[in-house]
Amino acid sequence: MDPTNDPNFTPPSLARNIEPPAPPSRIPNHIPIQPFVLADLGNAVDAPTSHPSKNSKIEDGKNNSDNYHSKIPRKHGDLSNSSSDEEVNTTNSDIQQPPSVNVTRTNSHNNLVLPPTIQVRSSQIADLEEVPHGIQRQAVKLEDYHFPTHRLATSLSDDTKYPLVIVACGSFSPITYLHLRMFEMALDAISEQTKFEVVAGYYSPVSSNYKKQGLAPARHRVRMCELACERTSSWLMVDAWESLQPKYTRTALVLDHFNEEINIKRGGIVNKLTGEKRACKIMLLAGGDLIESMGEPDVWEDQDLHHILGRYGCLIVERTGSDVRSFLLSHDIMYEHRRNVLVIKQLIYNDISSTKIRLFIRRGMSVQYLLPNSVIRYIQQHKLYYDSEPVKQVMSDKAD
Ligand SMILES: Nc1ncnc2c1ncn2[C@@H]1O[C@H](COP(=O)(O)OP(=O)(O)OP(=O)(O)O)[C@@H](O)[C@H]1O
Ligand SMILES: NC(=O)c1ccc[n+]([C@@H]2O[C@H](COP(=O)(O)O)[C@@H](O)[C@H]2O)c1
Repeated sequence: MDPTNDPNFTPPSLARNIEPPAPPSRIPNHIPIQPFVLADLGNAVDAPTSHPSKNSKIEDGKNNSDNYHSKIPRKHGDLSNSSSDEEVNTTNSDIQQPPSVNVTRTNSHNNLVLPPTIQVRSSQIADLEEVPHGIQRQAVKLEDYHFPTHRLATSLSDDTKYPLVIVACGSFSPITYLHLRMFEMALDAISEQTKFEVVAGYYSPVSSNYKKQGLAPARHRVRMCELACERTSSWLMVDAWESLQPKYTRTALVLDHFNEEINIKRGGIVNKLTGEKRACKIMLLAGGDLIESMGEPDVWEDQDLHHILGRYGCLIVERTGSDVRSFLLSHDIMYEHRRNVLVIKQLIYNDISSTKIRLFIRRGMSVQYLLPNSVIRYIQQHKLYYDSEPVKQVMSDKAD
């Protein structure tokens, strides 16, 4: 018989002849705890630098993080001028228009997809791909360019928090589900570990002047990012400014552009309680490999790294094969700005690579479930990446 089933059984820890554990008062409490710098980020991530305009002054001393609040940047209904059937800046004639159908995005998603009892965030309804709403278009010429704000929250939903915009710079050739997941991982990390509220997320595809193998023309990469954002997310946007520049633009300057558009031109994000505008923190979202490139000679200028990490900040998604935390400890500039860097652990590893996607396409292999269907269709229609070899028919020929 199992002795623990005996009604007179005494657990070993309560047996009289065993010395009881030391009472709490005997635990020395004066030994300083050495915090692990990267694990200690939480609320310590630097607040944004204050905006020059008077009314965007940052208020201090508010209870900033104790109350849990929704991680959803905002409800669909709160989106200002959300993308609709109206297409804007449609000067690129070789890009097909989605059919115009009268669907109210906001409610159609919730009503059609979600029974009211299911607690799923409205921003995370993944299967928007077949909803034939229009796609918010970016200009294809610099002179027609407007900064996209259709999903930028106009105010904070939690006034105790500080606004944050996440910017991902990269090739996105093509954009994949990993690139989309990076933002969701960042959103979770920011909501759970910091005093910030994410008010928008932007992709900034690099221009065609960036000499990297496998780079499709910028207008295609921007368009694929737009399809991915508008068809699979309710809060992500694409900014074509960097891609439209006549020359390659360093990442530090790209972040300056976001700062100018959001904080200087628009004065930040409104605090509903006071009516004041708060300066919005802007952070670069990057994978571990990109961060490690910061340690390679002649890739990044030191002054740019100070600018990016000191003035803005970085959200780093760990990547298989890169030891980000050790790298941060070893890199002087990174270490100096460690309080402005948040490392995001991938709890479900995703290592989808654009390079492999391009290879699969060249070899006629399926890429389905690695990137959004609308992006696969776009690649097929524009015969991208497969160097005259036919792409395996993974999707119907139906145009977007
Ligand atoms: N598997 C991954 N894990 C974490 N971050 C990633 C991963 N793949 C890409 N990223 C990040 O996504 C961003 C955009 O990546 P980018 O398109 O420039 O390169 P890539 O995805 O590695 O594509 P390529 O294969 O063409 O080099 C970068 O910050 C990069 O570090
Ligand atoms: N000095 C710089 O500003 C610098 C250097 C290397 C990469 N980057 C940026 O990083 C992103 C990804 O680059 P890779 O695809 O080469 O990893 C791109 O947006 C690129 O512009 C910037």
